[in-house]
Amino acid sequence: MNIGLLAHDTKKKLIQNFCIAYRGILSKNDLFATGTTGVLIEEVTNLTVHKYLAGPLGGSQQMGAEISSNHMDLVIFLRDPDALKQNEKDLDYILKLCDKHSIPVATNVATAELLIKSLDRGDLEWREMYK
Ligand SMILES: O=C(CO)COP(=O)(O)O
Repeated sequence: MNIGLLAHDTKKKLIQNFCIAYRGILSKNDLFATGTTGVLIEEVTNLTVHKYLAGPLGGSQQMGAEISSNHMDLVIFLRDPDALKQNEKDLDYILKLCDKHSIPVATNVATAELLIKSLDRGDLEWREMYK
């Protein structure tokens, strides 16, 4: 399965810790991340991450394009509800695209844990039928 990963700056440490904790599951899947998030994940895990550009430089749009193409099976976007970023519209668009294409998406770590365990159980195998 293809997993999209991104996080607001204040949640970058959290996504690193999440990836450390779930390294075993994540390593069985293909990982895609916006630039900075991807570099930070690789720094603390031995996971290989396909990295787009940094979010504000177009990486969030690249991620959005992959969601639109039905390439992502699950998206984990750890958001800071108080963060105001220059590319906020692109990031909101990612959530909109996930809803449009019925892609499972987690915006906080509690839901991310549920989804990743669910993925590991095979609950998302229905996604294979839509490719
Ligand atoms: O823009 C983002 C969140 O603010 C995501 O992109 P980066 O992972 O490159 O920071």
